[in-house]
Amino acid sequence: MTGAPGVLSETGRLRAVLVCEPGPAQARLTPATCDAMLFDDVMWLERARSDHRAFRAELEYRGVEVVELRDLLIETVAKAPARKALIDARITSDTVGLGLRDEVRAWARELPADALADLLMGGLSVEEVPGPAKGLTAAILGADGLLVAPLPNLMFPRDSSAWIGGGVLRGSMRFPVRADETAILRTIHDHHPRFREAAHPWPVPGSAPLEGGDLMVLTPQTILVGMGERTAPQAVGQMARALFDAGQVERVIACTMPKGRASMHLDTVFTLCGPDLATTYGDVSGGIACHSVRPGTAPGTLDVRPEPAPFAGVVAAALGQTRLRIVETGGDRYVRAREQWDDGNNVLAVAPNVVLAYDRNTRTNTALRRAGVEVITFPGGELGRGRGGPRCLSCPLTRDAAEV
Ligand SMILES: NC(=[NH2+])NCCC[C@H](N)C(=O)O
Repeated sequence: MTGAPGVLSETGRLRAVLVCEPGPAQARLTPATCDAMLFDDVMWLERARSDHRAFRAELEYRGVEVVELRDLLIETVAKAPARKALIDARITSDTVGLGLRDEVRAWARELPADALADLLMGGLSVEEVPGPAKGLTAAILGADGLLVAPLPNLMFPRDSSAWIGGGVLRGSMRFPVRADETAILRTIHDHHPRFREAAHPWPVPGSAPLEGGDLMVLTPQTILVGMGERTAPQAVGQMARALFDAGQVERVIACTMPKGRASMHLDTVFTLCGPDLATTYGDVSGGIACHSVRPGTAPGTLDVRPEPAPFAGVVAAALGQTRLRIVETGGDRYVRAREQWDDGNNVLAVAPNVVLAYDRNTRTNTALRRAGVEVITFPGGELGRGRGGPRCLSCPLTRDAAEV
């Protein structure tokens, strides 16, 4: 096992990463429910699972320790206090109904750890509840009605938690369908032996939205955060205060983005591949404006200043580079729009200038290769149906500082 978790950059050597293979949660997606679950289509689950294993194999081949979320959850719910916390959080009067709550909780407490993990991630339908008398909620929802909602976006663990240095930030999810992902991650951090001693949470007190796909650790001292559809400036201010108070970082670069699904997180239009190289979707990243947030002179205050330079220049300087080499989404404007939508600019660096990418983004991958990046591809046809690429499929736990 790799040592204590800690993330010091975006492109230094990746040592350990959290992933989440599609499973029971995605099996519940139907054409009627996928939109509400933030998926653009249903999934061919068997293929998605084997494609995810290809992703995992490439990571392992590169020497990265791959940690599966379901395994962590099984080991976590093996401990009684964690089991109770998660059962009480997900099986409530609001989910299964007042009539069933105590009975389902008692039943869940006795489940084997793997079955409980599948329930917590994959949800619970009326017919899965044992016993005949199920109360009003069950009668109205019908046999296949869902009492506990599945969490299909757990397969994008980038968003629900993010490591900054040796501490972890819990996502405050913009949409309620993703809120319970954070409860699961929080319980794992608090109870699993891998994290219990090592992980300290960065305390961001409020509930303003903040998602990991918007966060990038540029250097141990500077982080970059996008504010578009998902992350709000109110959350960024609170996060900056928490990180400054802890002496963790000196500067937060907060950048504005359009609020749209195609650019839901900063990492959908911009990812770093190496110390001075990024891939971007210029149609959006060209309009990004930055503010720098630093500790103010009076205690507890923030010093906020607009950055006059364009986005790429601000990021380059923060990285200690004279300029950032940019690889734009490849192809003509039609291809570019499609490859950006299919997460062509959402790659995962496993080492400086070595990235994992979806195979389908052929033009962008070729452009990256021409710029000297080693691009390792795996199939994205099924995995991408929830609008997330390799960076979203992963939450780095341990990553070295970048070489400048
Ligand atoms: N870091 C990312 N870009 N994550 C993508 C998350 C996709 C997910 N279906 C959502 O809409 O929330």
